[in-house]
Amino acid sequence: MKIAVLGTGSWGTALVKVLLDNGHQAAFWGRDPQQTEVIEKTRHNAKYLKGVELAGDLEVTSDLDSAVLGAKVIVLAVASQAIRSLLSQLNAALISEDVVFVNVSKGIELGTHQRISEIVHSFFPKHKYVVLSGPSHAEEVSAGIPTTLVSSSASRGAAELIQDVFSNESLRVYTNPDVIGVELGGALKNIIALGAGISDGLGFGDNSKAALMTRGIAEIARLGRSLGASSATFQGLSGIGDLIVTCTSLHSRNRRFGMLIGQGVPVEAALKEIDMVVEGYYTIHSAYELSQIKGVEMPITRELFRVLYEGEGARESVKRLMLRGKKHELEEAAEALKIWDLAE
Ligand SMILES: NC(=O)c1ccc[n+]([C@@H]2O[C@H](COP(=O)([O-])OP(=O)(O)OC[C@H]3O[C@@H](n4cnc5c(N)ncnc54)[C@H](O)[C@@H]3O)[C@@H](O)[C@H]2O)c1
Ligand SMILES: O=P(O)(O)OC[C@H](O)CO
Repeated sequence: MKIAVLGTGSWGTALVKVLLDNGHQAAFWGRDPQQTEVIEKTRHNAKYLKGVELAGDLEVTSDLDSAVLGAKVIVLAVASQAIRSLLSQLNAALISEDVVFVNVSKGIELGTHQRISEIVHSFFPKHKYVVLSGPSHAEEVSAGIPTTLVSSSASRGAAELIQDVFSNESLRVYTNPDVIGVELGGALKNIIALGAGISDGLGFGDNSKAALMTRGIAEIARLGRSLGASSATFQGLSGIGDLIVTCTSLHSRNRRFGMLIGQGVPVEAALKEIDMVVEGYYTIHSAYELSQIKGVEMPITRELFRVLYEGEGARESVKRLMLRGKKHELEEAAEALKIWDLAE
């Protein structure tokens, strides 16, 4: 089967390798013709994923028409803020109605607050859509390190097709019908990973990071539920699973960016130093606005918004988080308090 992967960053490269290893024909599109020419010649993408060979039936191109022509699956692997402009450049006449769109980027659009499924649907309302997400760093997937993903779609057939296309002995793919939950889990965990990086950069320890991860998934699920996601999805691979890997891995750009911020590096300089997409920086903006619109409490997100967009000091933000009004741990506090009342 011909599969087009649009986006020659590190994740696109790792996924092309999986597809080639699984025996598919792959078309790999990037916007920079100089870069695609080098990848075509060398079969390596040295800037984004060093040392990974792309062997197999591969076309590397900067021509979008040629990439999607005859493809049965189109994988969107560019930074999430670029998805709309990429979709606007696709020639719809070349994409038949049975083509499945697969999104692997993790973000929420600035301004519109749309998830990627909503953006894809606005361009291609009749096509099936799958989000493929979960705890997966490109460096490890391309090295064949055992990894798990979630293929989520409103269509069971499409979710299972993508499960089949990507599965192999080192990549196990589960299915899940909760597209909203899978998309939000992948996007919102980057906020908490960025916070975990700041915590490390400030010299805090494991206790602080465990607190951020646990209270982080609580506020992610709170916003998710208000947007129609299922709570259970946030306990799965695309929720807590991806949160754990991103908050703890040295591969994570979000965490590394956060560490620089915690060490006092200004935002622009830190973005430049990472030199790859730091999705969490943009998602904090979208999620903070969404939380205001929905009236959902997201204390960690709010403090990160203050640090990154309003120039507040990270230590002052931590102090504010620690000294907030005292709370009961569980969302179902009223129920828990009833248990105490009955006992007394
Ligand atoms: N790297 C990983 O391990 C990993 C794993 C899972 C998901 N993701 C997600 O995949 C997405 C891509 O991440 P990445 O790691 O490949 O990022 P990257 O920084 O390595 O590459 C981003 C790619 O997007 C392209 N791009 C940016 N703006 C564009 C535009 N306007 N038009 C066309 N192309 C554009 C860049 O040229 C580059 O090829 C992100 O949403 C990320 O969260 C990454
Ligand atoms: O490197 P990051 O922080 O963008 O994270 C990459 C993936 O989302 C991890 O699953």
